[in-house]
Amino acid sequence: MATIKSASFDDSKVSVTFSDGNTTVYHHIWLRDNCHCEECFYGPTKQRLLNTATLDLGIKPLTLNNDDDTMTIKWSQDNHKSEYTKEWLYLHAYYPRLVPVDEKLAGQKTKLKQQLWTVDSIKKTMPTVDFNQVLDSEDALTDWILKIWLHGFCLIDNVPVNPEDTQKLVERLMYIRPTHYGGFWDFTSDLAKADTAYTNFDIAGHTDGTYWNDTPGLQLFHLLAHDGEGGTTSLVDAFQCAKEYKKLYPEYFDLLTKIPVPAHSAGEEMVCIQPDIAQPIFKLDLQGELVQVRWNQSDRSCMDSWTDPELVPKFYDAITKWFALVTKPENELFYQLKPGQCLIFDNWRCFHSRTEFTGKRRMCGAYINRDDFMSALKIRVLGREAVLNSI
Ligand SMILES: C[N+](C)(C)CCCC[C@H](N)C(=O)O
Ligand SMILES: O=C(O)CCC(=O)C(=O)O
Repeated sequence: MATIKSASFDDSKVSVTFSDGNTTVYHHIWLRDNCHCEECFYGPTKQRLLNTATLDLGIKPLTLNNDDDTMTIKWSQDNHKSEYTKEWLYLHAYYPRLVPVDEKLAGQKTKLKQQLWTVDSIKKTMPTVDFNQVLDSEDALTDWILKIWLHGFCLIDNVPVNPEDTQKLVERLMYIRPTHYGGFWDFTSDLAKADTAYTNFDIAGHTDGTYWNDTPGLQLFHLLAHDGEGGTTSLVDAFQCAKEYKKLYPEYFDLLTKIPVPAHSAGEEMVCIQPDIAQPIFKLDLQGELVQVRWNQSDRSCMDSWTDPELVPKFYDAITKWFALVTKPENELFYQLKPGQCLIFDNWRCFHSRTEFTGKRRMCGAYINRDDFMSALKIRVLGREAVLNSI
């Protein structure tokens, strides 16, 4: 770890040079805002106590000292004293950054790099864990969480064939997200809820909840019983497909990151869920990285709001090409669920489907929030210390 070689200040900024030769600057007001003394920051809850609005915008150091490890500033306002460690200064440097954004978690974020798959690459080694191990061991739980993240899905073997143990399995991972379908669902083709999931129809590959502002992060299924034919599941790594799509049709990829696609859930008499802001099919972060694919043709609403109506035929061409790609045999993995084996998947990344079926079929399962899952993933895989350092 580089140490602090020197530190100085002018009217608006502090400049720090580290022993590795890097120099970076920090605005006075920014440094003061990030003071972690007991008066400004409550350690037990990791929350700011300081009311930033009370700071003098022209605040500057009265004195500034440093040794190899720490920089100490006495401020012009209230003679307040702040200390900054070399680790903290280096990690949070922004002008310029010294640590790339995605390595901010103490360089560990590479451990979380998703492993995209095609049918060929995944079918040999389907990510799988064991129910009893996951319930009994913290390491097995961490392994399960990481597998879900890396591959976008995971199978769980040896699950007792009943809803109670299935619910226990979900809750071992995280509390369940209640929705208008209920909390833990136990469903069949009786239209108990007015959605095609509660029929025996074929349902093409999709992500659930395109009509929520906050799409459920994970979905777990357990096929408890089926005495007929059909009802096969498929999975698609939509991130892998998006990567290929971007290569094949860069303009269409761009288009589908921009065109908002409205959606609804409106089957129930007293329900009409629609997002406040319609979202595009490919949702990017501010660095342009794909964070979510939202895709459900059945739940798409009428698209009658176009900034440029000339985009209409392009949109249809773009989604037709996308559909062709995600249903290619090398991308769509058909898999027969069976009692005793659960499937959990990342609903921001993987599509699931179900073929038409005959007979009586009983499924149970639940949703988990994305934020809660990401929290568990980071804490368990990267460790609390690295995660806290990054905030
Ligand atoms: C999972 N569960 C059976 C409760 C509901 C399924 C809802 C499927 C829906 N058309 C959507 O995309 O959200
Ligand atoms: O019945 C199934 O296998 C899955 C139904 C479905 O696609 C869903 O619930 O989202």
